[in-house]
Amino acid sequence: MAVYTDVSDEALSAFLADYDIGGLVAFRGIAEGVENSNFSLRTTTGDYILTLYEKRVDPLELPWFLGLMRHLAAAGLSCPLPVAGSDGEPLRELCGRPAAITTFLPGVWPRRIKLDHCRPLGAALARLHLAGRTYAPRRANTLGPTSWTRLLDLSLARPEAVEALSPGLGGTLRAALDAIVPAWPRDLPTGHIHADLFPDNVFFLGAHLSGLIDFYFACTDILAYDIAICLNAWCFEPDLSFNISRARTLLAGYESLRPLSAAERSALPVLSQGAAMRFTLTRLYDWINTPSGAMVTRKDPRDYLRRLRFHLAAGDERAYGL
Ligand SMILES: Nc1ncnc2c1ncn2[C@@H]1O[C@H](COP(=O)(O)OP(=O)(O)O)[C@@H](O)[C@H]1O
Ligand SMILES: N[C@@H](CCOP(=O)(O)O)C(=O)O
Repeated sequence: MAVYTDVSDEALSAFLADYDIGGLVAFRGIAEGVENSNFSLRTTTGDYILTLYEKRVDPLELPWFLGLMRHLAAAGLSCPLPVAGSDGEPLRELCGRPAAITTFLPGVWPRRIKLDHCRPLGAALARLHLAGRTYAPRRANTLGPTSWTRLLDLSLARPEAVEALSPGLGGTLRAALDAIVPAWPRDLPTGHIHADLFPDNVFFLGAHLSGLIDFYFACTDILAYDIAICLNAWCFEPDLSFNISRARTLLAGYESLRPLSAAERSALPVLSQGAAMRFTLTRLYDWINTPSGAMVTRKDPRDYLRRLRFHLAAGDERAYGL
């Protein structure tokens, strides 16, 4: 569950007075999510999401994220649109946290991934990359390859906790990092990427993809790295075997709008290794450092370690159905 900050009715009513979105009708915390506190909000003018920014988000970067969402929504991508207060400012403060209201997107995220989800997913990712081209401000990826060694070191400051989770895990990750980081591609096309397009951030209404949410890891990085993140998040079965049909379909959806270069295709194994590494490391850090009793469900780093092993063994792009 991710509600880190309690918001009283009084505080919320005072907060809403700075908006022109009507009076409060209903308000409740949303159990899902990891990073921020989210609340669903109904006013006399409609449904909204209230987010209080908590963990990894640097408040100074919030205008970049909110600006990107506004830009993408204006370009026709279905994503939350930040709602400005009466002074024109979407970023405000509530209960001592930076806070923003965005529009509510209809739909549900797929609890069971089907092949039918993968083509619209790939197409939506390409649409995001294309629409992002005209958003000029850039944001470096703070969770990119240059951060991984430090992230691993932070977890290994408690070697017994890492070892208890999975014997030999520290050494395995260190060896994989030593292989992945020097091989990281340098000349692939870059742009704004979502960087966390997991199933819980993609909404569907039936087979129709109704929207993308949670842009708070978005950054300017290798476009194909975003595909690699999706290959990790969408193309493994619950038993962690790789579903190549999903990968092929996802890639076909993407390439229907933005064909990949030969260099991007051949970089898919290392980019997928890096994506698996990134999520193993953040999950490992959270696993070790989330206090027991915290109102958040920790995610198991070992799921991404298994994915990492698959990608390390992938010879070339044919492993992904290309
Ligand atoms: N714009 C939105 N429209 C509808 N539901 C949303 C929206 N934004 C967030 N949610 C709901 O809140 C949940 C958590 O949001 P998310 O952005 O993933 O949180 P976090 O950043 O904490 O991981 C989502 O799974 C969804 O149920
Ligand atoms: N997708 C990440 C965790 C980030 O959580 P989100 O709710 O913001 O997507 C993971 O699965 O490790």
